[in-house]
Amino acid sequence: MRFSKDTRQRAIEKLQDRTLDLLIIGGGITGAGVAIQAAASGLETGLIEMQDFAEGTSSRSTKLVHGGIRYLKQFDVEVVSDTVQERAVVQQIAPHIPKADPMLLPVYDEPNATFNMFRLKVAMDLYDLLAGVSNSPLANKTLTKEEVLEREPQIKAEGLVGGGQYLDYNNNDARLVIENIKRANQDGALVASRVKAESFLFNDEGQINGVVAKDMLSGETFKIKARTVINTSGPWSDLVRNLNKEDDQIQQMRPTKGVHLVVDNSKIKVPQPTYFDTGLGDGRMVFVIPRENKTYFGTTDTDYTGDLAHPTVTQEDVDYLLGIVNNRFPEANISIHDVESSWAGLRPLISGNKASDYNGGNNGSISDESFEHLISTVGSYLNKETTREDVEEAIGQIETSTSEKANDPSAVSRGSSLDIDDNGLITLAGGKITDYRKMAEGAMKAIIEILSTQYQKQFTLVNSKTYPVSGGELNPANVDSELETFAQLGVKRGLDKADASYIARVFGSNAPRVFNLVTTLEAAEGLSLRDTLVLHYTMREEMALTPVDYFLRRTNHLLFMRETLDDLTLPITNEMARYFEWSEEEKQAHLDELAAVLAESDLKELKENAK
Ligand SMILES: Cc1cc2nc3c(=O)[nH]c(=O)nc-3n(C[C@H](O)[C@H](O)[C@H](O)COP(=O)(O)OP(=O)(O)OC[C@H]3O[C@@H](n4cnc5c(N)ncnc54)[C@H](O)[C@@H]3O)c2cc1C
Ligand SMILES: O=P(O)(O)OC[C@H](O)CO
Repeated sequence: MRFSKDTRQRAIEKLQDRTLDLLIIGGGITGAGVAIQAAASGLETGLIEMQDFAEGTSSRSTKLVHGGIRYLKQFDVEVVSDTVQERAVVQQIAPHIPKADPMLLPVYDEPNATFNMFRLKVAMDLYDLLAGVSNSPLANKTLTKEEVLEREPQIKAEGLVGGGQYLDYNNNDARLVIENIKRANQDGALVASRVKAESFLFNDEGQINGVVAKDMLSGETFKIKARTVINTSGPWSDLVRNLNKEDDQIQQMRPTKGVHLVVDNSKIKVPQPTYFDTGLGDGRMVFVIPRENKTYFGTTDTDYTGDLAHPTVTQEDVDYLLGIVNNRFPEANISIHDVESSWAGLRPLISGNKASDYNGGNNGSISDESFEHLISTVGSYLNKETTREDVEEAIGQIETSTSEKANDPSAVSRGSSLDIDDNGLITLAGGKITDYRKMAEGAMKAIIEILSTQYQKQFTLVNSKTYPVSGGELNPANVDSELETFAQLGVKRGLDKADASYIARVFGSNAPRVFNLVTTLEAAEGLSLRDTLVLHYTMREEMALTPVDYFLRRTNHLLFMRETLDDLTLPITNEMARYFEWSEEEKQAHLDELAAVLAESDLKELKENAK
């Protein structure tokens, strides 16, 4: 199914000549999850994304589909219940993406440890119970100190008391986004990247009925009319809600930055994803995860007030993570110069624990100033000097102070929120990638209700638990052998086995479409046949428009195969320039953008300062 620069242009034209049932602002996992359900349910749907799909948080995660076992410590049972049950659902609808990859959690006897062995066993049993895997081969188990060291001989033995293993899944976050979006496009959604919602349109009753959008490539602005509009802009959610607001600005979001670093697995080798306390008594835990022949680890969790589109890795982030990992793997001695790639992302947290799916861990004490303010306000009210609203506002401040002061970033809810503003704008924010489908389902029920009551348009919501994403037309119980069959098809088309298997693993049931390109394409100059076919598939059917789109989001090349990348930057850019008919200036601009992204991922500036 074509999903390219041309379809983008046609989508922009069509978005202007009709009134949609639903316009989605934001093409990360949240927007993608709404788009697939809306289009599959028959709504006339549009989605606009101001950058590339998944260029926000949804390509910058820890790349897990997981329940978040550490949230149990904050009694965030509802979030864990949602996410741990959704793991299996996501694996069912996107079988070629999340892979079961049991997590090893070493336990150390140290102050403020998240878990001791007893608490870990309780947490893992609850985790499995919520996921329904208690009586299966995937059920959790505890390990002795010796068993942990046998698996991970490099890990620090001092203070280690044992560990646990429980089911979680690895993930390709950006691919999960694009496969949802491709399926929505296949089902008729009008989708365009690099289109930004700049302001809202309103009807006579002051209700939002569309947006003024800007094509970020041409600079042109145009109107999109829609009966309902949903804001799925993640960390940008407040900015979008406030687009036309002069005052009473909404401040719901509390973005926190999380950083990951990647080293070659010759530096640290773990047999499976590993998750442990930082050892700093700061309530944080850090993942160390094998991917390709690399090991990546993270994350930090710090309040962020910078440019939402451009969170960067700082020396402080590097020092924090290297200190933790070098402490846990004493022989590793990793320095910044060992870091091959990195990424920084922003959690779209909901401040004040206002997330709807549970009341996040909040054990804060009331601040003195809030307490004094409340008492004096009540006193004035009793003397008829102030109103009830003043008292309610003082109480509201108490909740904020309790939740904000007490909750450091890692204690803030990872739950989601669904809000409908007075002007009719729907906002779906927060949550995790793992529960994107469930989040979208909740929003879609509200949207279908609005279309029914306000527009007398009836829709039946698709069963998204069984509706596969693009590339997901596979038997979830038999994925490996089905992918093997696809790989054989690639070999018949002239690819070597390794390349054919790579294409099958990445593109799932779309692999035959990639292989079929061999009938019209041969290896481009400086590229293998595999890279040529993959590149053309991403340009023709995944709306890859730039080399960064290709290297960072359609493939993970930049992050996990960095050492082979430098030889490919020019051939890939040349082939894109030929296909898109770029001028020399356009080509140079794309090369410059790629060089800047690489320098940032390589931590070039920090390394130079560290010499
Ligand atoms: C460090 C880190 C690790 C994480 N690890 C995991 C994990 O392993 N597993 C997990 O389940 N979750 C994880 N999460 C959480 C998860 O990544 C996020 O909850 C999720 O990606 C948020 O997706 P989103 O679509 O809401 O936001 P985003 O992915 O940020 O998408 C919002 C999109 O809206 C676009 N946009 C903004 N304004 C406009 C506008 N005006 N017009 C058009 N488009 C606009 C942006 O460009 C952006 O692409 C992690 C988060 C972080 C930061
Ligand atoms: O939000 P945290 O602190 O659990 O960090 C995100 C994890 O790295 C993966 O979900």
